[in-house]
Amino acid sequence: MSQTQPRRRGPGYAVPMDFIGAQPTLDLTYSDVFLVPRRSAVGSRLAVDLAPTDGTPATVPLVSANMNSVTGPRLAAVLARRGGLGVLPQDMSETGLIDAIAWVKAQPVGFDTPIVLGPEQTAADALRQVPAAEGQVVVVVEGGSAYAGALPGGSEPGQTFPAERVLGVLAATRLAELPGDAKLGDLATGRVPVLELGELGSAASEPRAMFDAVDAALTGSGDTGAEAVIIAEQGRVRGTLSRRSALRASIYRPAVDGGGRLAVAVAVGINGDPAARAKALAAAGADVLVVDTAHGHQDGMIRALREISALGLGLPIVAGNIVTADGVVDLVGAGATILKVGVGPGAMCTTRMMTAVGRPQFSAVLETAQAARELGAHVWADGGVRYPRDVALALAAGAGSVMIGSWFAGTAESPGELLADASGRQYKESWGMASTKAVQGRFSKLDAFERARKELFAEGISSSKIYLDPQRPSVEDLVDMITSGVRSSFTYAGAASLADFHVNARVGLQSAAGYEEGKALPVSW
Ligand SMILES: NC(=O)C1=CN([C@@H]2O[C@H](COP(=O)(O)OP(=O)(O)OC[C@H]3O[C@@H](n4cnc5c(N)ncnc54)[C@H](OP(=O)(O)O)[C@@H]3O)[C@@H](O)[C@H]2O)C=CC1
Ligand SMILES: Nc1nc2c(ncn2[C@@H]2O[C@H](COP(=O)(O)O)[C@@H](O)[C@H]2O)c(=O)[nH]1
Ligand SMILES: [K+]
Repeated sequence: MSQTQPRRRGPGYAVPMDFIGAQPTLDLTYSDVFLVPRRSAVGSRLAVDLAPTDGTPATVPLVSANMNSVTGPRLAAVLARRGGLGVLPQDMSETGLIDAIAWVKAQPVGFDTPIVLGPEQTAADALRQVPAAEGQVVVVVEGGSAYAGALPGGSEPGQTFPAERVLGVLAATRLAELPGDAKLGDLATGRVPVLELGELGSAASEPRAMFDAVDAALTGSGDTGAEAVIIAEQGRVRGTLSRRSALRASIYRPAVDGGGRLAVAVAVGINGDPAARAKALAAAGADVLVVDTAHGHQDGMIRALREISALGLGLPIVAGNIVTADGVVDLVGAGATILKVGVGPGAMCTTRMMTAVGRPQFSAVLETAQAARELGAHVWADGGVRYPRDVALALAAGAGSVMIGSWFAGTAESPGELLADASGRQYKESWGMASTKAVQGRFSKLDAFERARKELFAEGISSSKIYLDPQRPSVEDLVDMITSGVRSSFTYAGAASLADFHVNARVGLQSAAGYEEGKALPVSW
C-alpha cells in the first residue's frame, strides 16, 4: 500500500507537484490481479455467509448505483428482496424520492411485485416492461391500467386488487412469439393459478413447502406454459411467485428495515440544503443515506456531512467519492460511516480522460479500506465492475459492499422501457451522472447562462446502449450469477464469511496475457 503523507508546501518549499506515494508506485486495478486458492475447511458454497457488516440491512454485498438510468423503485425493491441495496439517485425530486421510498416499502417481501397490464394492452406493450425470458410474466387485470400507477411495477403504495379481477398470468416467452398488436385480453383465457395464503398455513413461511406449492399449482393449472402463480391473501392479490423466485426465497435473506419492510437507500448531493433533504428522506423511511459528489474530498462535502451527522438520524451515512486514505480520515471525521470509493472507473465515466484524475480501483479500495478499518468505518467499492471476479476482488481488497451501475442498467428492472435494435436485441439507454444529458436535466431550472456554465464540465457519456444478457435479463439473474461466483471465491480462499475473506484472501499480480488466459474461449482457436 502506498504512503499518502502530505508534503509541506508554501514559502521555502519548492515542491511543484505531489506524488501520491513517497516514490512512484504502480497502482492496480481488478484485471491486474487474481486470487490464489488455499486450504479450505468450508465444505459447501452454500455454507458461505455473504452478509456485509457495514451497518446496512444488506445481506449480500451488492449495491446499485445512484444513477438515473440504474436505480428506480422497481430495481431497488427487487434487489432488496434478494438482500442487496438500491440507492435512489439525488436527481429525483424530493417528493419523487419520498413516493419511491413509500412504494418500495409497500412491496411484498416474500413474493414478486406483479407487472400489471389491462386487457386492452398488447403483447408489444408487455414486452416493453418484461423481457422474453423464462419466469417473466405479466398479470392481466380487468381495469388493469388503473393499477399501473405512476411508478413501474403495477400498484400504488398499499393499493391491491381482488384476485377475481385477474384475467390471466401470461408468460413473456409466449408473448414474444405473437404479433405485437395481439391484445392481452384475448390471450388471457386459461385458468388463473392462485395460491391463497390463508389456505397454505405454515407452508407460506417455509421456502421448500412454498416451492412445492407453486410447482403443484402450476402443474395442476393444465397450462404447460404457466410460469407464475398469483399469491392472494383474503382474496386480494399480494404478488406473484414463479418456481425460480420460490427457489430464490430459500437462498437469499431480504434486506429489510426494523419493521420487516424492504430496505432502500437514497442519495443526496452536497449543494442546496443537504441536511434538510436528508432529514425529510429519513422521515420518509430511507434506511441508508448516501452523500454523493464527484470530488468527495472537498470542503463542501465535509460541511454537508457535519450538518447531516449533527441531525443524529441513526442511519448509516455513506460519503464519496474518494480514493485516498486522507479522504477517509476527513470524511469519517465529519460523520461518514461508510466511504464510497472510486474516481474514474465507471463505465459511463470520462473523468480520467478529461482530467487525468482518479486511481486504479483495486489500489483505491485497498488503501481506503485499510484506513477505514482503523477508524471503525467501511468502504463501498464503486464502479468498474464487469464480472463476478471484480466483485470478489473488491471484497478481497477490503470492501464491505460493491456498487454496480452500468451492468445493472441493462436489466428489465432498471428505469425506462426495454428497447430493441434493428436486429431485435433488447437494450436499455444509459448515461453518466456527469454527462451533458444528466447536467442538462439536473440544472433545467437554472437560467440559460448558468446552465451553459454547468454544461462546460461534462465528465460522462450522454447516451449508451446497455444490452440485456438474454440468459440473464433480470437484475436477480445477475445477483444469482455474481453471488454464486463470489460464494465460490470465498470457499477457494477458505472463508465462510466476509470478515474471513478480508483476512484470508491471497492476491497475486498478473500480466495482460495472464488475464487473457483466464477468459473462456467463445468459439475455437
Ligand atoms: N465516481 C466518479 O468518478 C464520478 C462520479 N460522478 C457522479 O456524477 C454525479 C454528479 O456529481 P457532481 O458533478 O459532483 O455534481 P453536484 O451537483 O454534486 O455538484 C458538485 C459541486 O462541487 C463543485 N465541484 C468542485 N470541484 C468539482 C469537480 N472536480 N467535479 C465536480 N464538481 C466539483 C461543483 O461546482 P462547479 O460545478 O461550479 O465546479 C458543485 O458545486 C454524482 O452522482 C457523482 O457521483 C461524476 C464524476 C466522477
Ligand atoms: N466520472 C463519472 N462517473 C460516473 C458518471 N456516472 C456515474 N459515474 C460513476 O460510475 C459509477 C458506476 O460505475 P459502473 O462501472 O458500474 O457503471 C457510479 O456509481 C458513479 O460513481 C459520470 O457521468 N461521470
Ligand atoms: K471509465
